[in-house]
Amino acid sequence: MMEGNEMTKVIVAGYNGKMGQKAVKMVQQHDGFDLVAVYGIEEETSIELDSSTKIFRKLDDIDVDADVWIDFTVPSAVFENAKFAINHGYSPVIGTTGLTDDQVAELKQLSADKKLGGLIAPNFGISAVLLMQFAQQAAKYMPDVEIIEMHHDQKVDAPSGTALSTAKLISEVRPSHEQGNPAEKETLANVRGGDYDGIRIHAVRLPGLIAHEQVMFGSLGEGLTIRQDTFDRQSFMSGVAVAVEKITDYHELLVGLENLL
Ligand SMILES: NC(=O)C1=CN([C@@H]2O[C@H](COP(=O)(O)OP(=O)(O)OC[C@H]3O[C@@H](n4cnc5c(N)ncnc54)[C@H](OP(=O)(O)O)[C@@H]3O)[C@@H](O)[C@H]2O)C=CC1
Ligand SMILES: O=C(O)C1=N[C@H](C(=O)O)C[C@H](O)C1
Repeated sequence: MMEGNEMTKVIVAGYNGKMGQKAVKMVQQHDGFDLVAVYGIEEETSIELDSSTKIFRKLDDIDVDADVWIDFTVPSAVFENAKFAINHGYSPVIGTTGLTDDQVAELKQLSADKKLGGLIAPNFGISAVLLMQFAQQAAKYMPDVEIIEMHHDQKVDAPSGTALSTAKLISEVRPSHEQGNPAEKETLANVRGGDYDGIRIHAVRLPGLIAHEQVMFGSLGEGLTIRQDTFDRQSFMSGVAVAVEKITDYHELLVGLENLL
């Protein structure tokens, strides 16, 4: 745990990316944070960094004294990054999607062994956190549900981490049952979307979008649609800041921003 007035020393992994750039600015502008290092692969960068911020291009070269590791990289890198962070005593604040359930379980165990706080948040936006909670509540009473997630066309993973988390939360509470017509046949491959425990997930990718999710419930004679829209990536940064402020007070790896709100 950190002492009262100390600055929180932060590393941003994926600092050149769309989210990484926002995270760098947020850390630089926050009175209580000190950006001690950034990590990214690309040599070319237009990001303005103080001379005191070290730049790393290889994971194993990172050797700075830091408290928190913010990760907005890629699904293929995040597991190794998270293990590296925990093994070096950096509390991970992970926004990168794509960790499997097994990987999350391994990271939880590692954090518990090291008694180190950390957070994996599929979405740092309050509208998405609320959407997931409302959707879980609604599914108790309206168990027939489909999820449509819509993102910018540069996104590498589908479904989105938020959509997958929404489906997991819903499947925790809804009575297990067949949804739709058991005799249904797809005449165009995958047209009914992905299937998570009977919940269909549809992923839309289009230029102009940022991040949006719609959860549609249907029952006899009525329907309910819950929707959230991310119009600006800046909206994720208050959640990231709260996580960086609070996570060093914890001694385990948490999943979901709601645990810190
Ligand atoms: N939890 C949340 O609230 C949110 C989560 N996300 C998630 O965050 C992640 C990043 O999204 P976004 O910023 O849009 O993606 P970008 O593609 O814009 O950025 C990803 C960055 O990752 C870096 N990178 C690539 N490979 C590696 C590696 N092996 N090690 C370290 N860094 C690497 C790249 O660095 P370089 O340019 O130097 O090669 C790139 O700048 C995604 O998984 C996305 O789903 C996004 C928004 C919100
Ligand atoms: O890639 C993105 O942009 C986003 N990724 C996260 C996800 O996969 O859920 C969070 C948000 O949807 C934006």
